[in-house]
Amino acid sequence: MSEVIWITGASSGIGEAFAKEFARLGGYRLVLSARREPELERVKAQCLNQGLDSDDVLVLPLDVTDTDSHTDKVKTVLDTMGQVDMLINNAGVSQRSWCVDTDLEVYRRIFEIDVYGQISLTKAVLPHMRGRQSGHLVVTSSVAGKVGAPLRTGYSMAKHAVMGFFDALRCEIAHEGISVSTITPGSIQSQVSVNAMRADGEAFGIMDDQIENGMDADRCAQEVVAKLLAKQREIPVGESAMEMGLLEMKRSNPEALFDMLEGMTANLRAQGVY
Ligand SMILES: NC(=O)c1ccc[n+]([C@@H]2O[C@H](COP(=O)([O-])OP(=O)(O)OC[C@H]3O[C@@H](n4cnc5c(N)ncnc54)[C@H](O)[C@@H]3O)[C@@H](O)[C@H]2O)c1
Repeated sequence: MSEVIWITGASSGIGEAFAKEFARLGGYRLVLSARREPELERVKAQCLNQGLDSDDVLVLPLDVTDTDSHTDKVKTVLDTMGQVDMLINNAGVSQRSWCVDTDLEVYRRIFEIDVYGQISLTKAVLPHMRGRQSGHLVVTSSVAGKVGAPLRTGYSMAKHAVMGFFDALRCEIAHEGISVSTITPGSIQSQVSVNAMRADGEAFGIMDDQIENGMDADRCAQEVVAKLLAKQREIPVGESAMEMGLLEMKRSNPEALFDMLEGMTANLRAQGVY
C-alpha cells in the first residue's frame, strides 16, 4: 500500500503546496485537513489533476483547537486509509501587533492553534506509529521559532515552543523507528499575514510586502518535501539571505543579532508601523 501523508493547514499556502507536491511526485495517498471543507475540496481537485485517484485523497475537516475531536479524527483516517506514515502539523496563525497593545487572550489563542493543537494531534497519532514502529512527525515552525521577531511576540513564543516540543519528542521516539522533522521557513507566499492576528485578535487582513515578495509556495514545498523524504531533521527554507542569515547569526553571534534587531525595531516604532 502506498504511504499516507496527513497534512493540516492544507486549505491554503504552504500546506496546499505540500499536498500538490506529494500528488505531483505520485505514489502517496493524502489526508487533507483544515477547517474549511470547500477549500479542501478545491485542493483535492488539484491533486486529482496531478493524477491521483479520488480514493487516494481524504478530505477531513478539523479544527486543531478542538482537541476533544482528535482521537475520532485519527480513527476516521485509520478506518479509511489504514495507516498514517507522515503527519505534517502545518496549520498555524501568525501575528502583527506590538506586545504592549496585545490582549492577553490573543497569546492564548495563538498558543492553542500553533502549539497545543499540534501536540494534541501528534499524541493522538503516536500510538498508531509506535504500534507499527514506523512513522514521521513533522511540524512547520518558522525562522521566528529560532529568532524572536518584532510584532510577533506571540508567534515567536509559539514557534519556539513547537521547536522545543518536537526536538525533545525526537529524542524519546527515534529508537522506536519514528522520525521527527521541524521546518523553519522564512517568508513564503501565502495568506499568513492576511490571517495573522492583530492586537484585538481580529485578522490583520493585509498582504504584507515581506510575504508578497517571499519564496513561491510551490518551490518551497518542492525543497521541503525532498528533505522530508531524506528524513532531514531540521529544514530551513527561504530565499531571503537576510532572513536565513538570522538563523546562522543566532548560533554564531547572538549579541550582534540582538543589536541589529533592536535597531530595526526602533526604526519601525519611529515610523509608527501599526
Ligand atoms: N508563509 C510564511 O512566510 C511562513 C513562514 C514561517 C512559517 N509559516 C508557517 O507555515 C504554516 C502554514 O502557513 P501559511 O503560510 O501557509 O499560511 P496560510 O494562512 O495561508 O495557511 C494556514 C493554514 O492553517 C489553517 N488553520 C489555521 N487555523 C486553523 C485551525 N484552528 N484548525 C485547522 N486549521 C487551521 C488555515 O486554514 C490554513 O489552511 C503555519 O504554521 C505558519 O505559521 C509560514
